[in-house]
Amino acid sequence: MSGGPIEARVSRVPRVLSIAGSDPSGGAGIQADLKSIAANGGYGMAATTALTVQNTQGVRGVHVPPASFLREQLDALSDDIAIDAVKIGMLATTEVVGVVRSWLEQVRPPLVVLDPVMVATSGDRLLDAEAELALRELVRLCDLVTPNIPELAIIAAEPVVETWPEVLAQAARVSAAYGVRVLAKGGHLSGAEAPDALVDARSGNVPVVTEFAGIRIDTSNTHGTGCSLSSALATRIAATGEWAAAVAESKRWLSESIRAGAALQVGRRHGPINHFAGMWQRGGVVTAPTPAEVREHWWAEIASIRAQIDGGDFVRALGDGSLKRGDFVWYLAQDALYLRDYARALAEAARLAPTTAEQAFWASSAEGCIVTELQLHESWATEGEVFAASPSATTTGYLNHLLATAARGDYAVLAAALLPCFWVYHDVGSRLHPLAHAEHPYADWLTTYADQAFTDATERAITIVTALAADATPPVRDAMLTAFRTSTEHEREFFAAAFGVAAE
Ligand SMILES: Nc1ncnc2c1ncn2[C@@H]1O[C@H](COP(=O)(O)OP(=O)(O)O)[C@@H](O)[C@H]1O
Ligand SMILES: Cc1ncc(COP(=O)(O)O)c(N)n1
Repeated sequence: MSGGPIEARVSRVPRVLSIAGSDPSGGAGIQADLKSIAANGGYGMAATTALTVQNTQGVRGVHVPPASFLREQLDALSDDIAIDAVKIGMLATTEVVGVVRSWLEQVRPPLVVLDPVMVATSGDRLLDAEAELALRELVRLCDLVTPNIPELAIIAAEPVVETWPEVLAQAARVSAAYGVRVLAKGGHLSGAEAPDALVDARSGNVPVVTEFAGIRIDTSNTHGTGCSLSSALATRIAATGEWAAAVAESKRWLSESIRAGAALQVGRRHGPINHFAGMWQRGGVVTAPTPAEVREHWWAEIASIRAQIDGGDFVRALGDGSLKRGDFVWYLAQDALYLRDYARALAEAARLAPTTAEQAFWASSAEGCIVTELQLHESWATEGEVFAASPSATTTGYLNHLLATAARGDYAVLAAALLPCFWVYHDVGSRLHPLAHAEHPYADWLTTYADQAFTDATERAITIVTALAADATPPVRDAMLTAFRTSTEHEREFFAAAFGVAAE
């Protein structure tokens, strides 16, 4: 109201209060306002001036609760919440206008937009005739007033005009007389156009007129357009302080919402607009998990495979030391063969990574595989020629899965496929490690996978992959989980294949 510090406002979610009537059919009034505020990026609140009995065909009744009750609602809000913008709609009676007026004078919200609702689209009165004078005085306290053509004439105390140039001239007179910006609306014109214009003649000089062209949409879904537009404006102006841009964006949003209204199939006469049509089309209604939720979900998804790994002969015998040395050496040989190509898949993840931090992680993991792990295995290679072995069918199967995933070139899916080799291995290692003791034949090996560096690398891999999954589209997230589960199955087979290969 007061031309407060709106221009200086930084972009954040504006807290926008609608002071308006209730339309139980959801197309106009506070119901439309709350939808509009949300659709345009604000946090909506609503203090109800009046309850209407209404559908798309008309208003059957109006109940106005005591004006003191409205005042209590308004005080409860301003006592607690910093309000960035107020949108005012249906006020019903002189008494209600008076309450809103005194509250505005006391609280002085930084932005006040008044939609001077007088008559509904259906033709029903929503403001007592004798309240018009009080409403006109309220206009002076506002930053922006958004009258339709008949409402503009009443505020101007002039006859209703019929052409767009006359509308602009009348809006300029209102702007100068009341010291308020006027959004002149052309919805009630006849013809193919539905223009609007921001008219500012507050300085008393030549009015500044910014026009916003619009094509008239052939539809009967115009119930609540005025409510919706004024709420969108309050929200967008509060967010940016850029008046012309806010009007342009609000009008574009309104047009797409009007266009999508008919498809809602609400009511038989003046149906509502679809406030969320654009959002639903561009953003959908699908939810996304957090990385922590992905982590929990994926780990649970492979629970039965993990149980099969833990309960398998190989891991059990490795843990209790009863594993035949030949089996173990065969396993190490296959693991060495595996790691050479696993390192190539890691290198491909490094190539695809979008950030240098992730690139470095995958690249150093690749190096770690080649250097550290091969060294470990070579230290076990006293059995010599087994390390010249060729990959088993199981090893080849796992590697084909990884290299095919790498070749498809989707970074997120590849990262998911690479993860079980960290996560499952670390998990198994953390249970095997405590079983190591001085006489354990595989003590060296058991300690390797529980060391801190591998723990850190595993956490980092989980962090990267779960963040990618949280950000992914649902189909990519599904593909990631499939790749992750498939790799886990290959881990199980890899262990299983090594049991009982050695000659007695
Ligand atoms: N059929 C339509 N096609 C496109 N825009 C429309 C249509 N009807 C109304 N509008 C737009 O809706 C907003 C409100 O319109 P208007 O009918 O003038 O006010 P009110 O709803 O207060 O009577 C304006 O931006 C106007 O241009
Ligand atoms: C509670 C309430 N407030 C306002 C309107 C005006 O809406 P319209 O945009 O259809 O003129 C309405 N019909 N009902």
